Amino acid sequence: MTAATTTTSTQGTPGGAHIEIRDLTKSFGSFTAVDNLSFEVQPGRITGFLGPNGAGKTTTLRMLLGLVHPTSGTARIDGRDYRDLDRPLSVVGSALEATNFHPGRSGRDHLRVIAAAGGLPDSRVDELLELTGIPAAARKRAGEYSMGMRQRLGLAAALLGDPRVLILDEPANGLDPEGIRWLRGFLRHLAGEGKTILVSSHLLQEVEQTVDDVVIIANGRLVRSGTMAELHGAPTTIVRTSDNDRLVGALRVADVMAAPGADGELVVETGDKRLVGDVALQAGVPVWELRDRRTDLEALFFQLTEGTNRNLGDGATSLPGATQPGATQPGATADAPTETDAISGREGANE
Ligand SMILES: Nc1ncnc2c1ncn2[C@@H]1O[C@H](COP(=O)(O)OP(=O)(O)OP(=O)(O)O)[C@@H](O)[C@H]1O
Repeated sequence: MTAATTTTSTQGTPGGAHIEIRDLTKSFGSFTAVDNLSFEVQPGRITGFLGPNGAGKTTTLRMLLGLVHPTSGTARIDGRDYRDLDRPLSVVGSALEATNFHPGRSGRDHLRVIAAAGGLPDSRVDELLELTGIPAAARKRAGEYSMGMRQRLGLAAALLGDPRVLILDEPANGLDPEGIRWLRGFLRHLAGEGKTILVSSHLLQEVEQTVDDVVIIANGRLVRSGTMAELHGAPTTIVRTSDNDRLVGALRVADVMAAPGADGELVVETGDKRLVGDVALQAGVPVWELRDRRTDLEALFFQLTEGTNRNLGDGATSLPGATQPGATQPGATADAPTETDAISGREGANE
């Protein structure tokens, strides 16, 4: 696959730009949408920004893009607030919504308007239409686009200025399996160029094959961050045998710990299946099953964020030990004063 080439920026370190969220809080009246949130996003990596509906992902991204003023804290790209970036198009590209295209305007014309505003040539538009796989649709009116095509057009718009940072809100929404696979490869290529990529999703499973790092929030607060490998935990092996005690003893001699798991299986604290098989053979214990133990990411995500979907209103419950100062109680959304985006007229921003 070909992809946009990276130009050298005049700001920060060439090629790489960090995102830094520090003690970020956003309150709408007495409702705390984002609550003292801190995390970093590294260049050359794809970071999944995860949380259930209403967790505060979009509000955080909008603060990062200067569309919403933080109540306190900072959200910086390459060490600066968005409004202080000299040439924002070349530093950060974003696709926050896949629906806000003028329905009567073609995809190509939509991109040409953005390109003209940023002083970019029309050739860049055609390049991006090609890269995002929608050149044929370019002359169609955006109102006739499928959700998947709108996602690709949004991505093309975000990449017009060849930014070093890419911020995408739920980019896999509306994509079919082939589209999701394409997106994965495309983002991987861009990360390989050194771009800093932040992708929000409300499903860990949806992005588990795409992202390197994760930041998980619930009720506007950080509940977990780290690499995908850390989230998966230390590798372990499941083994089934006729004589667990004998195998546990033999493994202990080999300095490998094992403990009984569910349904008579043994959980062995190593990912080295060959070692487990060899030890079992030497101990004369038949092996009936030998496999990696995979972390159930869906269960883990649910455990971390259980009952915190604030969009559901009454009935949702807070995380244990994560009560929200400032009256961020379940169901508070219904009473939260709504601020309207002065630019777009849409709810969800206040600047
Ligand atoms: N302008 C606003 N005025 C009042 N409340 C708001 C405003 N914008 C967002 N909220 C509330 O803040 C909470 C966080 O919303 P946000 O859109 O950031 O969540 P999200 O994690 O992106 O959710 P989703 O996955 O559903 O998009 C929600 O309860 C939402 O209703």
